[in-house]
Amino acid sequence: MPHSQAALEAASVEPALKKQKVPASLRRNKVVVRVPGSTANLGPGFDAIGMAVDIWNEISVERSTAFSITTSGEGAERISTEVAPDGASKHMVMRALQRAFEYAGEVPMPPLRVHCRNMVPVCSGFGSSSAAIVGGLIAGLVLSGKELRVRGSNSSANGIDPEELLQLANQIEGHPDNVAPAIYGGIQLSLVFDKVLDPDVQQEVMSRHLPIPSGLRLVAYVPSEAARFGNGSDKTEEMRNLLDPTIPRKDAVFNIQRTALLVDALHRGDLKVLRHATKDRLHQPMRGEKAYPHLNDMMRAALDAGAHGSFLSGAGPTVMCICSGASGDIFAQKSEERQERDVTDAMRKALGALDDKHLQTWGHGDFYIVSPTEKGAHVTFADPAFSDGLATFGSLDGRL
Ligand SMILES: N[C@@H](CCO)C(=O)O
Repeated sequence: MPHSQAALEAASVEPALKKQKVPASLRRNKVVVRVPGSTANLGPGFDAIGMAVDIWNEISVERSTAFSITTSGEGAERISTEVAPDGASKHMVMRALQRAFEYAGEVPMPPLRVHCRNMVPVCSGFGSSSAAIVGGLIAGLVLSGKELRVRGSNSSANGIDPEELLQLANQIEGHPDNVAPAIYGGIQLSLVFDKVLDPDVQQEVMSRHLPIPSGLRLVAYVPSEAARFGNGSDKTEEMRNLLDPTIPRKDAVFNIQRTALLVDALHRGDLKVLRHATKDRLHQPMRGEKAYPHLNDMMRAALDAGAHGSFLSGAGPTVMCICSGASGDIFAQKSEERQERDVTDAMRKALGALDDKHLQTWGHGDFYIVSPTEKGAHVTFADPAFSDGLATFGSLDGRL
């Protein structure tokens, strides 16, 4: 029986969505789920490549007598927690819960008390809406009695495979590059099938794991005013509307070449080519010009200061830089820390040189140093507990 993501991939499972009513006797009362943030595109891999980062949201959901949502941590003061008596809400966790209960056949959705402890910066290009969607889906599926399949087994009628979860999440989010790493952890290369161009394929989206080069660390500049958007999806939509509907062939070729180089560099751990492999012509130039006046100067400053690569994180406004890539040599550590500091200082200097208009729009912001994570979404508590093999999608590929 396959027990790793690689084995699942080799078995080429093609999970069409198989909505199935779960017996009421299997329902649970409470669940707690953790989901990582993520950074998408990595430059040229627009809507295709994303990497999970070691920053986590925790979503706790229990059956109650009335609907309520509370939030603490990132964005708590800005995220609307309005919820109608029937559970209708703009809150991404609630929307995902609604979809999960509907999928599991528990309709209408029962009253729920939801609490979100957020560490992932909101509306910043750190995958906060994907984390909410994946967390809400897992919580709803588990509460309604679904068993999360960790071994790719479809033997139980109530089991749900991570690939199936990926289809559900992608239907809500609309692009898979953040939801895939949020589910699986690691760097994920995702693709969406087209009903017309791929008529023989049942699944809507698939994902493949790419290796994270050893010791890789990220320096991120997160503008402070990002959270003024209502939620991450609104912001992403606005930033997608800035993109040209058609692109010149030479720009498409530019991105094909760099995306292929990026995949190869990740497999080889070849950090030297990342400065080329993180360049993009499909979205960064438009977004930089129309919305993010800080982008080009900060990316350039980071590369000049020794970053291996730099790119706009997802739809922005965060600027992400790839640093270090430790050799595992303890003596190397000092220079790696130095590199992170040099990159941060250079970006801060570039920020300081920007005009007031930028600062009025995006504020000063914070610098984060963050590691990627191979761990994906997982359940930390369920009541009653799972009846078989503990359900953590993050352990799917055996890297925990
Ligand atoms: N790939 C998306 C962001 C990920 O949600 C974009 O750049 O618009």
